[in-house]
Amino acid sequence: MANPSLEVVDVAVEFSGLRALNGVSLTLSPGEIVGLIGPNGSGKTTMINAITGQVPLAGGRVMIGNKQISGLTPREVALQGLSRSFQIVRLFNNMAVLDNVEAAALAHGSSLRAARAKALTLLDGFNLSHRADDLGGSLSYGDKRRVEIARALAADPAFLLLDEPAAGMNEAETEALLHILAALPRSRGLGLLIIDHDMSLIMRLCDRLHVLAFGKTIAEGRAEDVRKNPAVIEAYLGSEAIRA
Ligand SMILES: Nc1ncnc2c1ncn2[C@@H]1O[C@H](COP(=O)(O)OP(=O)(O)OP(=O)(O)O)[C@@H](O)[C@H]1O
Repeated sequence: MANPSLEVVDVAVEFSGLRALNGVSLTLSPGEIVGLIGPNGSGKTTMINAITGQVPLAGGRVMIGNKQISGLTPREVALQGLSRSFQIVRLFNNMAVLDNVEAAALAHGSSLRAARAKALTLLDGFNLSHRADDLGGSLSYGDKRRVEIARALAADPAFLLLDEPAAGMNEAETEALLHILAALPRSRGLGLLIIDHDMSLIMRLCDRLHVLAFGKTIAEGRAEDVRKNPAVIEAYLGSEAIRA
């Protein structure tokens, strides 16, 4: 049987009366990359927070196949196979890079030996083996971001949700990240949902796009079609951003 999809169904989130998300539905299947885009404040991060249980839902539900995950704690959601990264990098600065990744694997039930092996493989995949013994805090911003993704992958997730992974990266770092991310769905069979303001990265990486504005879906579909959608162009005020 095929692995189940992540289904976000008619989700609403409110902050003191403000509807940050209003009836948004989205499907993420194993093996695909979906870009979640939209202007500042349109609800993208709230969407990831809603999926991972960081904010409560005011309506709707989140499912993996037939299993409801909305209402679970973030830890319980993670155990159902969802990993995420944050807009602001979360690393243990006083811990070695290898230990940072190993700790994430241990937290998800790997044995000591398996966690070490997994961490070494992940660092290799991110071209970070040479930094394994350095402290997390000593890394460049781009490297910290890559370690954060390696930590998220240490849980062997079925779905990976990345919040602006390329933010603050230079062009070469973004290019390297693009190649690593593009390979993940096939090599690991996972579904990848990615938020980023770098439209060149998004357009080259994603199979499908989901566009939010003011907490609502304004377009979804193939990247090529979405970028020509008048509502999307208007939401971005015809800026260069969507044409990149
Ligand atoms: N914890 C919170 N408390 C109150 N309001 C919030 C909270 N989190 C988000 N919001 C509001 O919800 C709306 C959506 O915010 P969100 O961060 O999801 O947007 P975004 O599309 O990710 O924006 P950006 O691209 O700038 O990161 C905004 O109006 C924001 O101010």
